[in-house]
Amino acid sequence: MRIGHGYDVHRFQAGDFITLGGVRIEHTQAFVAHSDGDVLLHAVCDALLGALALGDIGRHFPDTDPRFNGADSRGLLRVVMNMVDGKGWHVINLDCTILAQAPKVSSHIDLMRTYLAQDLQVGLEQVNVKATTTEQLGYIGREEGIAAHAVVLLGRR
Ligand SMILES: Nc1ccn([C@@H]2O[C@H](COP(=O)(O)O)[C@@H](O)[C@H]2O)c(=O)n1
Ligand SMILES: C[C@@]1(CO)OP(=O)(O)OP(=O)(O)OC[C@H]1O
Repeated sequence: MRIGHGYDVHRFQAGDFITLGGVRIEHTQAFVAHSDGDVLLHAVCDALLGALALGDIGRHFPDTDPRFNGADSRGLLRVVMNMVDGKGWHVINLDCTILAQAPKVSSHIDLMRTYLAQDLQVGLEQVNVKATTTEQLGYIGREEGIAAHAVVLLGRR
């Protein structure tokens, strides 16, 4: 078995929606990013890459490459999953935490899990997504950005 951890942060700018776990969420701000800024999916990509000692998302999808300008992070995740599959591994389970003072995401979590389960080729019961505020502390508490952690366990096919 292999375990991997991923962590990502994206800063806010003026805007009217964010994409989180592949779900469009109306909000009073938007992410600063080269791609769609999906901080949760970036953390998941890094966890998968980390489990197989394949570096990180920036190594595979450089933020200087115009091909990834505005990229759908579900597409990036599927590319990473092809690497996982190609090396003979499968996902046993994924657990994630979104750190966000706002917006509230609980009503979107089921759809995030559905998308993650599809992209990781696993059942819903193998994917958990949870959220916490930081009780108004720090940059997240000041609503300057959002962070996400992901931990994944892989098994041999
Ligand atoms: N952006 C967020 C943050 C939290 N939640 C949900 O609220 C619950 C309470 O959060 P605390 O930070 O006060 O522990 C948390 O368990 C989440 O279910 C959310 O939906 N969106
Ligand atoms: C996803 C990539 C690729 O366009 O860009 P960003 O959306 O800026 O995201 P980040 O997590 O800062 O780094 C990984 C990047 O290479």
